[in-house]
Amino acid sequence: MAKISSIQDLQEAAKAKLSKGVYDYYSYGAMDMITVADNSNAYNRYQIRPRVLRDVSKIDTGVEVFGKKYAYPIFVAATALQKLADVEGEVASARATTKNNLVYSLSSISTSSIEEVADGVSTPNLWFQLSVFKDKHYNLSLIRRAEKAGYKAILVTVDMPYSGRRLPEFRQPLTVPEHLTLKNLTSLGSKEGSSEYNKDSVYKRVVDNINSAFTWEDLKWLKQQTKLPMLAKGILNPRDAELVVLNGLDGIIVSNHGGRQLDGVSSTIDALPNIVDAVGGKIPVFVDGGIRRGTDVFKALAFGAQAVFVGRPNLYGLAYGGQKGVELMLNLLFKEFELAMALAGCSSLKDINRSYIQQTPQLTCKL
Ligand SMILES: Cc1cc2nc3c(=O)[nH]c(=O)nc-3n(C[C@H](O)[C@H](O)[C@H](O)COP(=O)(O)O)c2cc1C
Ligand SMILES: CCCCC(=O)C(=O)O
Repeated sequence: MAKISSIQDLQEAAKAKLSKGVYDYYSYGAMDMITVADNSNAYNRYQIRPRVLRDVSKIDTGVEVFGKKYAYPIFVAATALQKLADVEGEVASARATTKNNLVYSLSSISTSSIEEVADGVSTPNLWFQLSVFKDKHYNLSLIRRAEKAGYKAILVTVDMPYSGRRLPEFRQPLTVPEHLTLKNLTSLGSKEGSSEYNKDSVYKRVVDNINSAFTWEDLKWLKQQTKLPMLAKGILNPRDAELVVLNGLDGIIVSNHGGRQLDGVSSTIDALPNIVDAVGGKIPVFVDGGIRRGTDVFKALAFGAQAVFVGRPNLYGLAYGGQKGVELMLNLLFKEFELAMALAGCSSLKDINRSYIQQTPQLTCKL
């Protein structure tokens, strides 16, 4: 294959390496995958309006989040089961990400434990993604483990009261190979005195234990149990964004779970501006879903995102080349984003605002 020059190339290279079952698990979304496609396509409905003749000889991509400075506003989203892509799995992804001074989010449903990932990195820029299970003591124990291991924030996933219908999994339930375990969840749902479970049903056990009765009241309670910043991941409606603020949380991730939950919801870049307006600067707003190019990052920031998260690109980089593959993925995005900033006439993130973008106009003039 020719030199990997884009996230698209990386996806193709990963597809060639992974088994069909794993590739489908990573790349698929719910039902007809209208939202998966729209997450990316929607970026093309916005155009950048560059400014010229500005000094762009130096580009500062640094961003501050919860009082800490990061190198780029490009973070890594929580994705499950990373050892299906690489023997080192989450540890390799976390090393690549934190080495570049970015945030790595660890999934609850990971094949490396909270502690292994923390021990495996030298800069602990780690956030922990909490899937909310029925047993609230179990949820609290996961938070306590993350606190103890030095994680810096908790992301509570709020868009998954049930798993969305992904057709490959619906036809053939995902099986996790014998040698892999869900390291954080070994005793989830097990009867007292027994931590044994059937390997074939690892994933089903997660799905069966998700708390579909979780409400705003419960989220408020959870927030009060930790001093770490807590963010709600999976907000699409501005009314919910207001409730996140009202309930005292510290941040929002505008997300549709990469189009894997409800198909036919709004793309995240389309949802972002109204949410930013509803929040009115009280807490930071982040976005994920379909971000594959530096210009996508630029557009998300122009709409008011503090930083973006990428999910599948991490998995594709990991499948292609382990830690080095994730570094390659990040470097592609860094360079594309820097160039987008420079060519748009912005030398630091504070220059980027809505005046730099417009909706692609419907042509009304005579040609
Ligand atoms: C294979 C896969 C597994 C995922 N696992 C989780 C998870 O365990 N918890 C979670 O909150 N989100 C999970 N997500 C959603 C991501 O955090 C993120 O919202 C999404 O991938 C962003 O879209 P993108 O992949 O287009 O960048 C997963 C996504 C994928 C593709
Ligand atoms: C039960 C699903 C857990 C992982 C996940 O969030 C995803 O695959 O999207």
